[in-house]
Amino acid sequence: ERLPDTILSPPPPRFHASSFSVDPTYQFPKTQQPVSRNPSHPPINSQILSRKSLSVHRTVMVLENFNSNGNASNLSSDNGCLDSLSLINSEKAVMEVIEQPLVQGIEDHLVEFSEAMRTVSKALRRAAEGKASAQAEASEWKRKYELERERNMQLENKVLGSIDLKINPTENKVEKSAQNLKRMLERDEQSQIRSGKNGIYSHEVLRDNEHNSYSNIHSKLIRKASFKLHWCCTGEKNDQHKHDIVSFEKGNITTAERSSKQICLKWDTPPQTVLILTKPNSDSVKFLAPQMIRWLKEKKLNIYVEPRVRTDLVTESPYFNFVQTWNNDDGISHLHEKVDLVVTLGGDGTVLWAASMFKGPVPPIVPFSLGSLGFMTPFHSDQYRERLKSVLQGPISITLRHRLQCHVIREAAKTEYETEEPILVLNEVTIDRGISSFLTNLECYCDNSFVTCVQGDGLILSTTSGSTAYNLAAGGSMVHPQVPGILFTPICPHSLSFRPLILPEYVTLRIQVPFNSRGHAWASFDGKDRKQLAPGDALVCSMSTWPVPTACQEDSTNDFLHSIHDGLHWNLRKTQSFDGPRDSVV
Ligand SMILES: NC(=O)c1ccc[n+]([C@@H]2O[C@H](COP(=O)([O-])OP(=O)(O)OC[C@H]3O[C@@H](n4cnc5c(N)ncnc54)[C@H](O)[C@@H]3O)[C@@H](O)[C@H]2O)c1
Ligand SMILES: Nc1ncnc2c1ncn2[C@@H]1O[C@H](COP(=O)(O)OP(=O)(O)OP(=O)(O)O)[C@@H](O)[C@H]1O
Repeated sequence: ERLPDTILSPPPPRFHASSFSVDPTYQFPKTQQPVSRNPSHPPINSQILSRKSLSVHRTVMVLENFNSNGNASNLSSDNGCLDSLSLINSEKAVMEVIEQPLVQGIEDHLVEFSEAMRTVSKALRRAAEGKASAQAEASEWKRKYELERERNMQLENKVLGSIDLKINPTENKVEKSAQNLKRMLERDEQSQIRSGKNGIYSHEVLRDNEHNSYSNIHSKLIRKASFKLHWCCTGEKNDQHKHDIVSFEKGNITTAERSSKQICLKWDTPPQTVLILTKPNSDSVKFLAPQMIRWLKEKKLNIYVEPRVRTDLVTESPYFNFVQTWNNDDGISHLHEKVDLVVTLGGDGTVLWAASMFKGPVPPIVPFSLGSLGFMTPFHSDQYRERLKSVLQGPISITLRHRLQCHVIREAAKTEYETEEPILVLNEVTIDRGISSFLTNLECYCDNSFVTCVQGDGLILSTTSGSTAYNLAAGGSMVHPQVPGILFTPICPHSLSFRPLILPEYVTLRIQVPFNSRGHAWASFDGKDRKQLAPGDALVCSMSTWPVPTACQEDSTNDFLHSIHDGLHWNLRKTQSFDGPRDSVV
């Protein structure tokens, strides 16, 4: 809106702040009425400035006339009455002008310049504040890393302690270590009772859960089958690879050393208890499960199934009353103490389901294929009798599938490990944009080093077992499941050069949603349990000490190669015919 010329080029001011008074009844002539404010046009800076200068100039004119004529009547307007509000505003504006000597009577662009300077100084101040807060944040994360490392070291020391116990040569030392272990277990048990949690701890002699109504009949002392794992070293002359890597005497499987060598399981005492886990709503599974249970019962084995499956079985026939189950989560958390072997009937999803039931040590899993793909399910269900017989007899080749341990760390949490339980994944943890339409922005750190910023649909942190799952679809490499490592694979990165990485198994990764992220991110674990990550939240991920041992049909390598050939038709191409041009023989 254009201002009248008189206002745009006012005469220079000729007054002193102390030498005027104003008539509150004065009103501007119509031609000098304030520019009307249109509510549909919100004021912008220049409008504000114009209005401010208009008010100043108007005051200047009023005062000038007032000074030269000595009264206000000469100034009186066409309409003859004064607008007191305008005058009060004008007076305010004059005071502002006086308080800001820099803009007094100066052109509009100087006013704008001073505004710009103010903006610059504000931006500088904000940058300095941002730097200080980033430094504070970095030191906070360092503290969190140290916590995580300390925790991992404590776990490892515990494992090494129990292995020491096995290999200690002198009897005295064995006795001493046994006492230490006993004390450790008692301490563990007491602390679990105190904290009201049912954690994972090992027992040599196990008792059936007395609170379980179905197992009350069987509540007698039973010894869990003991076995040893060895390196398979066909053709090796020297014994350096032959040492036991883990003993089952203490009840748990833990990896003291991780290796890509083939591992072999040999039973010391025959397995007695089998847990059968089945894919829901599958007719083929419903048909096979009762047959398998009857066969295992004939072999005098105890059988556990999920509560839903037991109900179905007993409804079908009261014969299945001997089948045991559990009533609550507490029952699930004690399963590893009773079960010698887990049989899965389904696809890869059922193996993932079985692994997710064990938050600590996992008994060996025998996966039967009743799905469509079956990367981790090498056993054919139609040969279940022969396969189970050879597994129950042993020895069998197994693949120790490493898992990732994931912690969600909330920005708001003070002591993060107390707030959210760690989640173990066999395939992968995915951090993606979920339902948000914004580009995911994720800051990635490996131990203390910044790795990169993922801008795209998300990121997959995968195990080598999971390398043939979502990781493969996102362009990551396929890796033999016995290779220890963490795969770092972006999902649809908006960059031309973001190649996937494979990191060593000992690193701790932290994926952080930055404070300036436009949207939230979502973490999902083996394709389940989605958790929202707000700006400031992070996911910390490292290799777990509790692997998932799965029985092989042949051995790790052959099973893996069969899977990629049969399941994915990897590198299938018609063979080039001999009929055509060829290198000439010299
Ligand atoms: N774009 C994708 O390829 C994609 C998307 C989402 C999830 N997934 C995968 O699905 C998994 C969950 O499996 P589910 O069966 O519960 O869900 P689901 O029933 O949706 O099956 C997903 C498919 O992935 C296959 N699969 C699972 N684990 C595998 C592995 N280790 N190697 C090769 N193939 C594997 C399954 O056989 C199945 O065909 C997730 O862990 C994730 O890896 C893949
Ligand atoms: N015992 C179970 N209880 C509840 N859900 C289960 C159980 N077993 C499997 N599931 C779920 O059922 C879904 C399908 O299972 P699974 O992948 O084994 O079968 P599938 O899809 O027929 O096999 P494939 O993936 O090889 O085609 C998965 O999401 C899995 O998590």
